Amino acid sequence: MKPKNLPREIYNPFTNRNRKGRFLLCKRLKLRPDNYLEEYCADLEVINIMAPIRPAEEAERCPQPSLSEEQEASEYLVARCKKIRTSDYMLFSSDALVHIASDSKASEKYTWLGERLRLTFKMMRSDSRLIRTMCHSHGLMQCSSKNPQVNVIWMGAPVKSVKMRELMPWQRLNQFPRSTELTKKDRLYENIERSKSIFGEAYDFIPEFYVTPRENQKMEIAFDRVLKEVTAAGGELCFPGEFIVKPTNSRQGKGIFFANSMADIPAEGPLLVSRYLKDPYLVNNHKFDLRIYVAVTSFYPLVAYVYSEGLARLASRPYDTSASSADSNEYVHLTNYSINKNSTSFVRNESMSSEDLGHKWTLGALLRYVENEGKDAKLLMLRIEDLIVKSLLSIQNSVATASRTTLRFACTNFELFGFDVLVDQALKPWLLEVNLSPSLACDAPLDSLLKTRLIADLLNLACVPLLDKKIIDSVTPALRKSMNASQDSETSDPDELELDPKCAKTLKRRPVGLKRSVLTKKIVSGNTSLIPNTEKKFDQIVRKVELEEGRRGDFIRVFPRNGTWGMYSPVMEDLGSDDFDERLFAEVITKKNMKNSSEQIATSSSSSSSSHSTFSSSAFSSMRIEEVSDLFHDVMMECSKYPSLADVPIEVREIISPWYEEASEYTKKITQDGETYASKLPTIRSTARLRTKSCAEFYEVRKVQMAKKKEAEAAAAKENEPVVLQAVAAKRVV
Ligand SMILES: Nc1ncnc2c1ncn2[C@@H]1O[C@H](COP(=O)(O)OP(=O)(O)OP(=O)(O)O)[C@@H](O)[C@H]1O
Repeated sequence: MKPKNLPREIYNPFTNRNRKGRFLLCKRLKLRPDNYLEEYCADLEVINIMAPIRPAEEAERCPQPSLSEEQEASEYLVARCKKIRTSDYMLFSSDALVHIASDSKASEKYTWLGERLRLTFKMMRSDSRLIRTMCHSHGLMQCSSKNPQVNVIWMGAPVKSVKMRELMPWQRLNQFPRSTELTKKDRLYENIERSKSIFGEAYDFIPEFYVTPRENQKMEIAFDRVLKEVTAAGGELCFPGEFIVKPTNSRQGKGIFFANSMADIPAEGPLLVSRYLKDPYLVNNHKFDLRIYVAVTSFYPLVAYVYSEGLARLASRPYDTSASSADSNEYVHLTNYSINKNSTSFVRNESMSSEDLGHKWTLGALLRYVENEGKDAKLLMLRIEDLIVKSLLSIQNSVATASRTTLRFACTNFELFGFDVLVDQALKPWLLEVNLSPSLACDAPLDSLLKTRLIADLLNLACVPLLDKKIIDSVTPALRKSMNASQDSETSDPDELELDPKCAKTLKRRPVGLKRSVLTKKIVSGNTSLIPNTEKKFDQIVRKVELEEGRRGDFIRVFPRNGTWGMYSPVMEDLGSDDFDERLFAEVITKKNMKNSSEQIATSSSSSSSSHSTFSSSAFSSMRIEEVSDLFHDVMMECSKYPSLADVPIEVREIISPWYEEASEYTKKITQDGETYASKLPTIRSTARLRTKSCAEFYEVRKVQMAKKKEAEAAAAKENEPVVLQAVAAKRVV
């Protein structure tokens, strides 16, 4: 948690005028103790010996800051250079983007480390400019999509599990196996519905739904029921429809329409037909939805973060459910930016001093609006966090099962999800969908500011190891051999695994900082399996979660945190005897609490009650933990009954009060009055656009293809021109 009374970190990624942020920036990118990687990979000796990065004399050669206006950021980097030996993971900062367009010496401060270690990245089925700019700004070289040996892999579409099996422990991939269970509309709804059938109303946060064509019968009954209900109440069917219909695999509002009867549903599917939420909370009489960014660094045990900055997307025309409305339905009832930007009423937010201008606001601006209306915006955010945690829990079993067979190493995967949430009149949040690769387009100043910080923080959470390519190359054969052996036979004898002689030779040269004891042990014995077993993986995850605490930037960890095990364990599926979630809670939360409060040690008598932790004695004595958990889920779902924190029963309030306090992060401003920000991402100067030969060739070919395509389009437009003109002229004559 950020220290109280300190301003939110405000700095401008495009001017490098770091206003109040220097102290916070250093804090935010806190470095770890010397032996971190050793601890982290204590069991994976092959990584252990790769920990040292950089000879001390090189730190002295590292570019020194000039005493210019950029001094503040430079000081931070000098500190970073000095400490670099103590940091084992790449530190990303949105500040780096300031220099990448100019030939400024200053950019070296950010790029030298990536270049020196020859770190690489590749992008597959994605060409996000933001990711490319961020990686190039930190000296990472872009490789062609075929290169298997890269440090960071950014995928824009689902990855095959066979590819995931090849991941090396130092690689980072922005996806978990089977996360499509969350990001395909029908699967998401079905997973949550399944959890609801097991755990009841705690999972009541998606609208009633049907998937065509397999649920056509049920849907017909639902249409009849709704018609009867409406006519019995003396009303009329809602305009534009009681149900909203979406293709299960489309996005950006494509193919959406409304339905009131079976006759409106086409035979071809699959389609997701869900109940239209006709009473949305309105902002200045406009419907809106929220885009919440969620990062997951582990699914089992679950480790989830919500970004404290997000977006509110407003419909461009006022909300109206009367059939007489002359306005186009899509601009009234759909809030997608991709649709509304085409409306003549759409107002772009080009200003940076204002977060609530036009039809795209920041999450903070929206929450401040809600607060001004006398509503409890922070409780709304706790409910949104709750639905996020439950959505992730609903697919935990699937992802954990797939991960067991797919992921050889812990900590290689992370994922960013975009949760779309609609808020109704009672301030109840409803989950509409979860996006696999949320848009990282930066076409307005707010987008650029928010998303550059988001991606820097996300990559910091991912913990990209700082390992020299030479060392990686030298140990890869041994590791591959070990991986293949374990693939051939799950029970392969680890004693048979030997380091590649070439690798051993490299190791004998002893990379700087390598502990002789480690080296000797490895070379002499050579009898440890290089693939960690489940228990070792768990230990690595525990250490990574501790590491993430110092690198999470503006992400708020929503699971695990104080009280979550007690509240959520009754609505979590049993995933076997590992009990990773409970054990992680005990390691990361209970132990910390015990350390912080010796009083708590005295009061927690049994180990089970201690794992439920943070209960105050008053709440714990009056109610059983299961009862408090039931009450908690009631509070999360029943928004009219508990509209503000003051209405929440004391037993639950005691647990959620720290979360509520932390939720003030969501309501803060991200911009600074009087400050101006770049509206677009910088163009990377050619010398900084590091690419491998094959990647450069690919981009050359693409450039030519794009130019040809443009030419063809222009030619086609020219050809059509007279026809259109003729048509217009003919119309006029008529
Ligand atoms: N059940 C619902 N009730 C009310 N409005 C809804 C409902 N479902 C969707 N909408 C509206 O329709 C819009 C598009 O829905 P949704 O986000 O599910 O589709 P999409 O095409 O996947 O959009 P994208 O992927 O671009 O976010 C939402 O932003 C929301 O305004």
